[in-house]
Amino acid sequence: MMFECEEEPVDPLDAPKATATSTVRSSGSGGSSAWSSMSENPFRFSPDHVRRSTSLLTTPSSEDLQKYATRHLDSPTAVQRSLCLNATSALNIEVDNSDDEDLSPGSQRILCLCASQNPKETQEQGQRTRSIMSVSFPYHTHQITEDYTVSHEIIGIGESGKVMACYRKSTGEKFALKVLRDGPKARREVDLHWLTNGHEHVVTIHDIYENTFDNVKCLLMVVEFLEGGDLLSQFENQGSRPYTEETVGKIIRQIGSAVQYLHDMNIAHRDIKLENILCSSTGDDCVYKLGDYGFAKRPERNVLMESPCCTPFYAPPEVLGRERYDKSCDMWSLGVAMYILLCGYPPFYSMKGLALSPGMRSRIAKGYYAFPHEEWDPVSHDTKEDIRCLLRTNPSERMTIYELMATPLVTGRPAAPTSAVINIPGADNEDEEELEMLLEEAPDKMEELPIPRSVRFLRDGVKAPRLHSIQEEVGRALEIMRLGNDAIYVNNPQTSCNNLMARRRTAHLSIPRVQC
Ligand SMILES: Nc1ncnc2c1ncn2[C@@H]1O[C@H](COP(=O)(O)OP(=O)(O)OP(=O)(O)O)[C@@H](O)[C@H]1O
Repeated sequence: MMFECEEEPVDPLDAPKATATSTVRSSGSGGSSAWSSMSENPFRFSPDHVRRSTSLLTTPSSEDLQKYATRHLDSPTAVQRSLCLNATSALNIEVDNSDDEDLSPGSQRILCLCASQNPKETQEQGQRTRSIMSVSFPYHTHQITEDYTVSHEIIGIGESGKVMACYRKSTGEKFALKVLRDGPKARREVDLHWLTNGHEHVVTIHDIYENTFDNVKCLLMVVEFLEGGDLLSQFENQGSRPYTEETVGKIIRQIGSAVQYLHDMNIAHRDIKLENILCSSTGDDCVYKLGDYGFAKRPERNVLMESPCCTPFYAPPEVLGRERYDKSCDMWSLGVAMYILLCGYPPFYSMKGLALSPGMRSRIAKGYYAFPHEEWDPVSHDTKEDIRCLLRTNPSERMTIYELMATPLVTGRPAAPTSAVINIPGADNEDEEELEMLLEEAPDKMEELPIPRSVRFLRDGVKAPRLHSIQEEVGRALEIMRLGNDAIYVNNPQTSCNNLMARRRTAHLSIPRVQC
């Protein structure tokens, strides 16, 4: 069965269009502030309130939505529901999403969708019928302030800027607003996120606006607001105390189901980390959702992804090693997230507290980490084995999402705790500095070298609040690692100042000393 359509971007959800340069003035009431002028840069705010109240989004009937989805095939959720799932009970979707793609609003609606007639085939994991679909979110082109009051309140800060609170005017409901500079990368983030929109453990996108501020084209992404914030903050707020296996199982069950959904669509998230797992609340009833598709990618068919991304704490060896990699990098990151939640510190770290040191890189490459007694003795053998399988350095040997979802941890079947531990030879060696230098100079010798005091270092050094401040370093390191997406900045070795350079200068006097 194949459908093809090419339609003009008509959106029944759209309110009547406003002029792109309309100015919004202060209302002087209420608690939140908003953009004062629609031609302003969204990264800047006026203390004024939005007064203007124009036509708001009308809630379409489910019939309208169904018709819309059938006609425009813009919403994969609706598409799946209305076109495919009823007919075949399964559908595999791929987004044609190369960076060079012409993603201008008028050119987004070409779609080719193939659905299997054979439900059995679709039940086999990883054996799904190939389907191809180019999908784009139905962007609104009118001003966001017609529909939402944008607040000063900052919900979170990420790599791509601030995430702010906004309120739907018709209902007063709170949402999170993420502002992205328009471009292929932002379009890809929105489109891939939109493809998985509707999954219960994916942060829901409600609206996207294409607005221009100070001649800068932006995409404004209105997503559901999750009151519990991100999982890293939640974990740190309770003192980075290890979670029980039951809690970690619940988190992985929920986030794993989202990852499985992505992987079924041949999408890799590529930035799974605790900051990108959002929590509906801080209580026991918390629902966990996957957000931030800033690095998500769908590789060309049968082509593995090559652009290094991920946060160093969570980065698998093939990413650091610039080898080709695929969705299995998400599995590594899940393994790292599980490890942190179960003990309170990451499996790979720089002994100097850097984002990514050569020593850390070596340990990642070798898969060299430990399960120290104090935190890991209460953890079951099965769960430690799961982590070992997730942190396998060879991506082809790494546990898949389907295997992870079938583990006792995720399914909830109890397993007995054991005290199995990876033995670290020389763990009492105090001369950490010397060993770190040796590792940096001769990473291939790492297996022969003891990892000293690592357990104590982690207990003393990387726990909250340092975990968060190290993440800032990590953010800077990411700039270098994201070769596939943005410009690369290389520091001038003659003028660059950091501890490693300083040491290297001491070791190799040919490099001139610089006062750091
Ligand atoms: N929907 C939301 N509800 C509540 N908090 C949110 C929401 N979206 C984002 N945040 C908060 O904002 C932070 C940054 O958001 P997000 O990860 O989307 O931004 P980013 O710029 O893509 O960041 P990065 O690439 O560094 O992960 C999150 O870690 C979280 O604390």
